[in-house]
Amino acid sequence: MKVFSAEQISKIDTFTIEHEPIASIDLMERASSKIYNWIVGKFPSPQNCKIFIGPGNNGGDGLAVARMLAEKNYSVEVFLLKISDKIASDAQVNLSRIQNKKNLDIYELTSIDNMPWLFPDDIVIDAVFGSGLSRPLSGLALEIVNAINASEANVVSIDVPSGLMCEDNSTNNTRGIVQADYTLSFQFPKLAFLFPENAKYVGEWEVLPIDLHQEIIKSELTPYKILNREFVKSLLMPRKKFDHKGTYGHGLLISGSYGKMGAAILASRASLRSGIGLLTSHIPRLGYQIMQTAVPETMVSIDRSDIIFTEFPNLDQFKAIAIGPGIDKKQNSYKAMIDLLKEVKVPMVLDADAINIIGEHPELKDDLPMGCVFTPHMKEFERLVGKSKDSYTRNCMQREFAKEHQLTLVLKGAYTAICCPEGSCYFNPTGNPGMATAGSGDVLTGIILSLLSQGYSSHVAAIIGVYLHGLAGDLASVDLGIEALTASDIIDYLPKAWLKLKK
Ligand SMILES: NC(=O)C1=CN([C@@H]2O[C@H](COP(=O)(O)OP(=O)(O)OC[C@H]3O[C@@H](n4cnc5c(N)ncnc54)[C@H](O)[C@@H]3O)[C@@H](O)[C@H]2O)[C@@H](O)CC1
Ligand SMILES: Nc1ncnc2c1ncn2[C@@H]1O[C@H](COP(=O)(O)OP(=O)(O)O)[C@@H](O)[C@H]1O
Ligand SMILES: [K+]
Repeated sequence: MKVFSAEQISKIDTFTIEHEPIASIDLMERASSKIYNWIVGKFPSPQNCKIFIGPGNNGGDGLAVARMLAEKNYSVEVFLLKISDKIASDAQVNLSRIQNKKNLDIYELTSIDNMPWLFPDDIVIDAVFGSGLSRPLSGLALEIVNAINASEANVVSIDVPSGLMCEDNSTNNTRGIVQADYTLSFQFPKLAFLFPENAKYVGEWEVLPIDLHQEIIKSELTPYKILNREFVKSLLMPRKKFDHKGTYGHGLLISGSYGKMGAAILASRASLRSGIGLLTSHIPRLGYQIMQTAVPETMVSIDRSDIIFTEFPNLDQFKAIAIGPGIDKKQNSYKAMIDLLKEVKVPMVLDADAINIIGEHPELKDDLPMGCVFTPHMKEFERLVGKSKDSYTRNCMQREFAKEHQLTLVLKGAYTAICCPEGSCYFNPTGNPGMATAGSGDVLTGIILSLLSQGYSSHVAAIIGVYLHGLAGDLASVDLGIEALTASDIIDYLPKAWLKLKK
């Protein structure tokens, strides 16, 4: 699913109005009926609805929803915010349509002193501002938003929580944004919904399709997309009857150190559960027996060091390499990394301490082989790329870094973002907070190594790997819940995740 900017959404709306064609007031009616249907589905017995209306088309939607709810015997109070002399023309039409309606009262809000009391079982519908917001809230709008946020009512925001910019909130006034319980976004999610600091404004969000014109949705370009199963499935390469293990590549996994052999085991097992032909796990000497016992399917390459990574085997035979899980970042490991980066000529995954080593020695960024995939979590990202004060800025830095160094940069978390060398950015919808547990990142490294070894290109391996990893976590959480979920469970559910992905 594409994610468009507010400006593009307005362009898509205009195109739809001209080319469907449909009158803008009828498009507003179509959109509003989607909101209405959602509300009566969620709150089926008629309740008190307090609807706050701004001067633009978002307010127009709120007025149309008010009419529909009143006709369904909900008790509706409409509050018109007097913050502008102008009111959008379709909003004006909808205002005239609710005059003298049964179950519906209209009030003008000229000062916070007229603010109604909001009760916990009220449904507050926030139709103050939508995608047309052009500056942070101030004055009466700000005061009303603060009063809504101070209440315990159920808050439903139409399209966008009022006060939230659709993309960049780096200079917004964070105290002037509605904290919705539910946000009902027309046709597309907004980029801002995918960033962690906005979760408290957006609440649970849903996309309501309003049949905007497919022609422009297809042709309009955007760097931002949200992954879905159909798209990820379309990237899969079929397996053929006479394929053999050589077909699916030989990968090298450099991982583990004294006290962190678990990382090596998890990444190895995940790799083998993701279709790799052959796997060699390079580990410090003391891990030999552990690895041979825990993962009989892998071949083992032993470092001269008992406890850390200091060397690597001949690289000629490997189709892809992963380095990082549990390796630590001692001086000798750093030296071995320098040599490795010089010698590698195949795609490579860099995770955990491999990223931290590069973060501490930025000159290594200039020595990276083609086709690297970096998989940092937030802290590792900061060490590699730098700090940022908000997620939008961080996402811009991530896209820029991927382009500048021609690599795939995966920033892990809820809605993991995958930035590709040519500038695109994919957000992953699978995964759950149960995966916030030790070792789940090691599992992802193993999966991506496996896909690279099978011949998937770097960004495709990252996309499939991230989606599959989250899907396995989701399937595991259905059976096991989220608290008890471990990284090993994610591996155990990879078979079911593969089946579900390919269904
Ligand atoms: N265009 C379409 O096809 C559809 C759009 N719809 C609605 O239209 C909305 C966008 O409508 P608009 O573009 O009219 O935008 P808004 O309704 O978000 O409001 C924009 C108005 O508020 C003013 N404004 C912006 N920021 C302000 C601030 N901080 N303080 C005071 N005034 C401010 C603007 O000058 C403008 O008059 C969407 O969010 C959606 O709810 C729906 O009707 C569905 C269909
Ligand atoms: N709340 C969440 N929602 C979705 N995925 C999550 C969530 N928390 C963690 N994850 C996923 O779990 C993995 C955690 O990786 P990481 O932080 O590197 O763990 P570790 O270092 O313990 O292996 C990432 O793939 C991340 O996307
Ligand atoms: K709104």
